[in-house]
Amino acid sequence: MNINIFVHEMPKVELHAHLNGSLSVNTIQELGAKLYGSKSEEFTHLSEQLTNFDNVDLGGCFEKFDFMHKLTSTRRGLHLATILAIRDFAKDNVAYLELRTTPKNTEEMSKKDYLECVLEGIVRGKELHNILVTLLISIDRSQSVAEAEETINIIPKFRSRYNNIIAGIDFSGNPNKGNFSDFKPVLEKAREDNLKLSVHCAEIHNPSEVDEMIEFGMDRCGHGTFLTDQQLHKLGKQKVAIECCLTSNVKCSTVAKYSEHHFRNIFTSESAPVVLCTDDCGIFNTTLSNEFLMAKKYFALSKPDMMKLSLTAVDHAFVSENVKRDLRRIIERYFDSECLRLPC
Ligand SMILES: CNc1ncnc2c1ncn2[C@@H]1O[C@H](COP(=O)(O)O)[C@@H](O)[C@H]1O
Ligand SMILES: [Zn+2]
Repeated sequence: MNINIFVHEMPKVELHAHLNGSLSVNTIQELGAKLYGSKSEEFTHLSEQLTNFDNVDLGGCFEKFDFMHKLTSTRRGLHLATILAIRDFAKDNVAYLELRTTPKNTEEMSKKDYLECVLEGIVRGKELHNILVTLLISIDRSQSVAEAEETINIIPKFRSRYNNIIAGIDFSGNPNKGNFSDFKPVLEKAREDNLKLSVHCAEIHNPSEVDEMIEFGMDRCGHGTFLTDQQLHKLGKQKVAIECCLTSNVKCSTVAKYSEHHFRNIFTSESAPVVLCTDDCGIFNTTLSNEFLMAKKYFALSKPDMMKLSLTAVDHAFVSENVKRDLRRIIERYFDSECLRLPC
């Protein structure tokens, strides 16, 4: 079987996907057509700008979310975007998706309305596309601590009704803005509420902040690009999985090229658990299948390696042991002995 088809059909687990970064250009245009009527020239031009990464650095990447945030500033736009993003992951044979998004006050919605709209979109997206989906609620480090507190304080209202969907907290946002230490009290409160925590950590070079994040503790590490060997060793001992986003890092220029990505060192040295993720598959014009194909191309992944990566993602998913057991079964059935014998 052609490796592209094999990887596309492979049941996958996505642990790091931001909602407003995860709509492909085609899906954005589909959403735009639904929201604004037939595809206007101006809208089509704007959506094509999203994936234009000529000389874009990390800061430039964050400007691209502004366009998406306008699209999802209404209940209808946000609800549709949530369902369409879930559909796109299901079309890529993602069996389990941990979606993350930053509740926002917009003209039409409070943070509470935003969160409820996304949760309802996830319920509908799961039904329509036969995929398991949970939600990490994002704290944006470029906003105020008061904003973060407001977000954490609305979560309890939804825990019972959406208990099997709300899985944890994501600490993200432009790493050149805000200070992790300011957010520790609010993240501590979330931890006391038994919410798991994925931290965008070492996305840029900031060793003292990374030490503080490791000291504070996290359940998973997003990116881990500038982890020192010592910091990586510490996370490995704590069994914290590193969420590697190959294309995201290369397109944001935090990693010069695929072949130099830190994924290779972590995967081959087994210094810490590692998983492949997309981050913002719409903005970076990729899919989780493509991330596996890039890893195969640049790091000579075998089929057993791909199976190992998928099972590691299951191990570090923020779900119950029962769900993990079912996901492992789906993956192991796909990688049956016959297929493992065939070369990639
Ligand atoms: C590229 N690397 C990254 N590093 C850090 N934070 C990122 C990110 N990519 C996305 N986000 C975070 O996710 C938000 C968009 O999705 P939501 O509006 O929450 O659905 C961005 O505003 C940013 O806060
Ligand atoms: Zn991210």
